[in-house]
Amino acid sequence: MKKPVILINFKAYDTSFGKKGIDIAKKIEKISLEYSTEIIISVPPTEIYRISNEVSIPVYAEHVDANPLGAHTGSVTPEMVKDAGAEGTLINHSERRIRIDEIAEILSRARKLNLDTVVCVDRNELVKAIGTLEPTSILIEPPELIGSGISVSKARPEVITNAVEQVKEFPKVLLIAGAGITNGEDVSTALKLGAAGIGVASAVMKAKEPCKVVEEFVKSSLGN
Ligand SMILES: O=C[C@H](O)COP(=O)(O)O
Repeated sequence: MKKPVILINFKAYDTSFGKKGIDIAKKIEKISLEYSTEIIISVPPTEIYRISNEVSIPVYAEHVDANPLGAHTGSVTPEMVKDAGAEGTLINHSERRIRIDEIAEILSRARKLNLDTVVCVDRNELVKAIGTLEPTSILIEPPELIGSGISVSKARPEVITNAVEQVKEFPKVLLIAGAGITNGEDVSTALKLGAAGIGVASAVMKAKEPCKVVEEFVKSSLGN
């Protein structure tokens, strides 16, 4: 995972899977190559194999289950997403909360598999508890701003600065900020506040021209 982190979470929009999912992934890859910058996409479990075979940018899972391998119908485990082509995974997204013991279990298995990990937290009080588990990164997102079009950078800058301060205790862990990121200014403000990057979904997945949005984010992340 390279700084500045741009993580585009596909979620489960009608553009997130099938032909539309591949189209967006390819557009994002093109921008990544054009600007020589890493852009990570997290995609639905059904799309990991297909999209990771179609693009060269890092593909992450949006969620994994902590169950061991065995009789657990419907489970998607860290081992499965790694085998399907994922380079990392989101864990504990606000839309897919899990218990702290499950987070610890997944992190331990992801480490063995060499899978990057992005543990999501919804408030500053959780940053240290997750930091001690040493994920690759922590993504802080005030839930009320998710999908709102009002960015964490503008509406709750103190959430970012506080998390950045706390994460200093864990020098290997990157702090990413997300929720409501809509334009280049939201990205550059998050970086100025000390975040290592941003996480975004709706501004890209619901855009008429996702390319324009992603390009604006990339330019701002590179200080252009
Ligand atoms: O994972 C991404 C976040 O939940 C942000 O979503 P959003 O950009 O739609 O607010």
